[in-house]
Amino acid sequence: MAILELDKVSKSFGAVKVIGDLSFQVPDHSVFGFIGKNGAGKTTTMKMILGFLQQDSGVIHVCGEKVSYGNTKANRNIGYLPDVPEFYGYMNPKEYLKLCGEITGLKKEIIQSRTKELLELVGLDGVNRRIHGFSRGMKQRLGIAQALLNEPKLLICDEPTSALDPMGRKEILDILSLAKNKTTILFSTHILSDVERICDRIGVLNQGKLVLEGDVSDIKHKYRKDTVRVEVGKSFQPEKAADGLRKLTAVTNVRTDNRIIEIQVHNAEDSGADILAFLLKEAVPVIRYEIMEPSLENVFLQVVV
Ligand SMILES: Nc1ncnc2c1ncn2[C@@H]1O[C@H](COP(=O)(O)OP(=O)(O)OP(=O)(O)O)[C@@H](O)[C@H]1O
Repeated sequence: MAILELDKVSKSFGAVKVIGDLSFQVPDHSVFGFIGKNGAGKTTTMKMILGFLQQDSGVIHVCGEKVSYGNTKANRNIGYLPDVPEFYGYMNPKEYLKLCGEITGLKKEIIQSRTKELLELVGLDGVNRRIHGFSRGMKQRLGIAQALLNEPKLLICDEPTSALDPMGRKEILDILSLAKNKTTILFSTHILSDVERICDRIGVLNQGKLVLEGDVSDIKHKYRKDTVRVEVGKSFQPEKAADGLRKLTAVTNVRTDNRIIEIQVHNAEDSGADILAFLLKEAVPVIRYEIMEPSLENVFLQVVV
């Protein structure tokens, strides 16, 4: 079942069309990476899903319920982490989650048990300091705990890792991976390595249009350009082997750089024997031979111009 469905959603600000006929679905218990450059329209889309902004046309459903602007009914199924979460800085994490729980009408015992569980999940249990002294990473982690307090079916995170250092990013990604067991996650970002680490599916937004959508491994497979990378010994000039390699029928392109020969082929596995036979015949001193993994970075560059 799809937890989130957008059907031909469009939005303009004045004369500028920011989102055009956007349709996609996010299946239950998946982590959906919503990818796009700055200004692609990710935040605008998320605000429409939350009913904070009105689309000009199209329909949005969350857990089968139609989202309507200004009516936050569908929001009871959503936890939202904005790009810069705001807190009452004079409170500590426990006090803050208690306040959030009370505002949303949770029972005292539920607030206590969920606060304990969520502060453990985000690594803030036992932290009794006031929030105003927290690092960005700690604030993002508390933001995730707050967003999960009502056990939402859909967790929406707007660029949760963008402003963090590598350690802070890893912590957030680890928490989201764990949260995946309990909820469905829509996660916007322009950091493709983060997407590769935790997302099952992606949607690539470019100038308000979805230019690519699907399962991460299917997409990588479909867009893969088979490349064999050969590292040669110091004594050898890679260019010496390049011309001969270019003549092999399986090879479509050869690039050399310092001690590296990059060989593009139709199928890296099928061409392996021919390439290795050639390298052996020419007595090329091979230090390393590897088939390059296709990366989302390459896919992104192919679909976004
Ligand atoms: N309230 C608004 N009025 C006019 N233009 C807006 C408004 N909100 C967003 N825009 C424009 O819509 C486009 C998409 O913005 P949006 O914030 O959705 O992009 P984004 O993909 O989230 O980018 P970023 O990663 O920079 O946040 C941008 O050109 C932005 O300037």
